[in-house]
Order: sequence, then structure tokens, then C-alpha cells
Amino acid sequence: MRGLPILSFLLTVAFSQKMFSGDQVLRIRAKDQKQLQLLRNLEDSEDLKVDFWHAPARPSLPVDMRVPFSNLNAVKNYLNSSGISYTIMIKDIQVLLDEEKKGMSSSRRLERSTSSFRYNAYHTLEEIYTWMDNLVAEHSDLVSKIMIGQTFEKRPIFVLKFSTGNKSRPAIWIDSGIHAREWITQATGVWTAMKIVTDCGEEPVLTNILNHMDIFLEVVTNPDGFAYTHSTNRLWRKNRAVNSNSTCKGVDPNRNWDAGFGGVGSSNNPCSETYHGPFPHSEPEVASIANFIQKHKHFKALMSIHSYSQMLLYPYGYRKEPTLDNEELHNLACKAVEALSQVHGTDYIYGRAISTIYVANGITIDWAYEHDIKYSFSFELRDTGIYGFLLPASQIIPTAEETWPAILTIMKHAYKNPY
Ligand SMILES: CC(C)C[C@H](C(=O)O)[C@H](C)S
Ligand SMILES: [Zn+2]
Repeated sequence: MRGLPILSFLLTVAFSQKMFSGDQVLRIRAKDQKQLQLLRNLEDSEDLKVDFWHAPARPSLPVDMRVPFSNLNAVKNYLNSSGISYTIMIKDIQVLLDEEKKGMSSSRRLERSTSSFRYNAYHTLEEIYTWMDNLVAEHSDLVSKIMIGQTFEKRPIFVLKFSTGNKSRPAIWIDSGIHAREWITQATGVWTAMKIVTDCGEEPVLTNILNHMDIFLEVVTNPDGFAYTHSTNRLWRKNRAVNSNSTCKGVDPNRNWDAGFGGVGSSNNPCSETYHGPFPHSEPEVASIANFIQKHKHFKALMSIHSYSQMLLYPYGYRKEPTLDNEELHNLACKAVEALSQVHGTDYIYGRAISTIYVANGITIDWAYEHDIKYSFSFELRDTGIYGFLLPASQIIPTAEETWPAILTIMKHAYKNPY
């Protein structure tokens, strides 16, 4: 009878999961603004169902887009006839998804302790929430779990609090997984939580920070979307809100913040991956964080972790003017990226979001900066466009290991430069 649970799991997955057989990710290097606009036009065509993994921004940045197998010829003809050259970044998405699923099914069980949890594998929401409870139980002197709200589908939204004190102190916010499909980020959040409990009291820099500041870490910042990537569509980005005037579901939680809301750099089309929602903080996944941070009043640094591109970004995304703290943020990003590259030689670029990746409004770090959190950064983890969102699990630990010194650099700076 042992095989039955695995078999039933595989059968349910086989029958409910969206398949991406033959879908390809094309990498395009647009030569000029005209070609970029031709690419943007593709996003608006509902029948081609092109999914931008890396949106059109500037000629110097590649555009990565997933094209359903059934539309490959039409899209490739469109590119060829427009004189737009492309390479095939992923030849068949389903092949990578099948490999990813194989790696997960062997680790699919609810562990009773954090020591038997496999940090080098991807996990479901249930497995991560169970791990979270084990972490709190095993380290209750340092870690507690706070429910800051409920998602659209009424799942609890949990934040881990790391504190050695008992009154409200200056604090640091870290979130991962606000975009559901960016699985390397939730996995990095799990590893980072373990690193904090392991190093606290042992490693002097972190120990010193935790003697004066609290750290709040939201590992799964989009629980509904994340559950959906496991149950139905691995490449889902948004939350799972029902949009009143559309059959398309989901709002992009990283366009829903009250910072330049609704301008250029997000979409008012509910079917778009960057749909900003009906109004700022309309989404519970965003409002819960905003309310928590505003009630706390003492956050000094915020890091929102995304993938992919290997970038460290700071405000603004929605305005081209630099912030008043641009020089300090730029120098801090430089130090953080240097610390990151020391670990495995991974190269990052860094700078203001609008000029480093693309214009984006309603984003977390702009709202944070405009709400007195000076040290606000968005990480874009590995890679730069070989696997994209389908980064193999073998890269989870190396990615988390290299990200940690960058996170620590930013936390240390916030601690040493109180404001
Ligand atoms: C700070 C922004 C521009 C991050 C970006 C996005 O939300 O589109 C990620 C690459 S998904
Ligand atoms: Zn993202």
C-alpha cells in the first residue's frame, strides 16, 4: 500500500497541472526602440499568449519571452519579418519542469525537524509552513511566527520575527516570493532563516545587529500564487484575486503599492502579468505588509527578493529622478554586490530600478523608501537567462550562500548608520 500515496499524488498532479510541452523561451536582443515597441505589441495580443519573463526595456537588455508551442511559428515569423533576431533560451519548458518535479517528489514529506528538511530542494507551501513551525519550536528564544493577515483565498500570511529583545526596536524587513514563480526566492528565504538562527550568538556582525535590531522575514509573500504554482501553473506570477471586470485572475503584488501607482510601468489590463489592481493596496498580500510596517514605525531597511537577472536595485522604479540618498544607496549596493561575488564569483549589476532593469510603478521598494525606510533594495537572484524561473534545485544553496553576505552588508550598514 506504500506506493499508493505517491501514485495518487502523481495522478492528481498529472491531471491538474498545466503542461508546457514544446513551449519555448526566446531571448531577443532588440536593436532599437522601434523593435522594443514591436515586442511590446506582442504582449497585448491575447491569442498569441506570449509571457514576458524579462520585459522589453532597453536595447542593451535582453528580452526573454515564453511562447506556447502552438504559436511558435506565428511569433517566429513575426520576429523574422520585423528583422528582430532571437535565440532559443529554453527549447522545451516541459522537459525542465519534469526534471524539477522528479527532484521534488523524492523529498515530498512533512519533516518533524528543521535538521531533516532538505534545503537543496524546492518545497510546497505546506512543507514550508511545517518547517516554519519546527524552526519556531526549536529556537523559541530567538524566533516567533506572526500572522499579519490573510490572502485573497483566506490563507494565513506568516512572518518570522527574529529578536533578542522584548520591546519594539529598529527593524529590518526581508520578503521573498512576492512573485509566485520565482521559486529560488522562497527557497533562499528558508535557507536565510536557518542562517540567522545558526549564526546568532556565533557570528559577531549578525549577533551585534540582533542585539540592537529585530529582523522580520516573510518567506512566502504570495501564498495563494505559490500554492497555485504547485497545483496548477508553475509559471504563475501574480496573486489569485478575482478581477471584477475580467475572466483573467490575479493582480501583480509588485505593482499594487501606493508609490507611483497606475502609471507607466504597470498595466490596467487584468490579463497582464503586471496588472496593478483596482487601487493601491487593494490586495491583502500587500495591505498586510504595509499596515504591519506602518504600525511598527521603526523599520530602517527593507529587502524584497525576486528572480531572475542577478541585479541589486534601489529606488526609484517609477521616477527617473534619483533619490536624495542616491549616492549612499549606490555605494552600499556596490559593497553588497562585492560581498556577494566573493562567495561563488557570481556577477551582479546594480543601480536604480528604472535605469538598471525597467520602469515599474507600484513596487515595494519605492513605497518603502517613501515611507522612511531609506535602505530599500530589491534583489534579482540567479540566473541571467539560462534557466530563468526554472533554476535547478542544485543552485538553491549556492544562491542562498552568496546572497547572505549581501543581505548582511545592508543590515550592518543600517545598524551602523541610524537615522
Ligand atoms: C523592482 C522590480 C522592477 C522587480 C521586477 C518586477 O517586479 O517586474 C522583478 C524582476 S520580477
Ligand atoms: Zn519578481
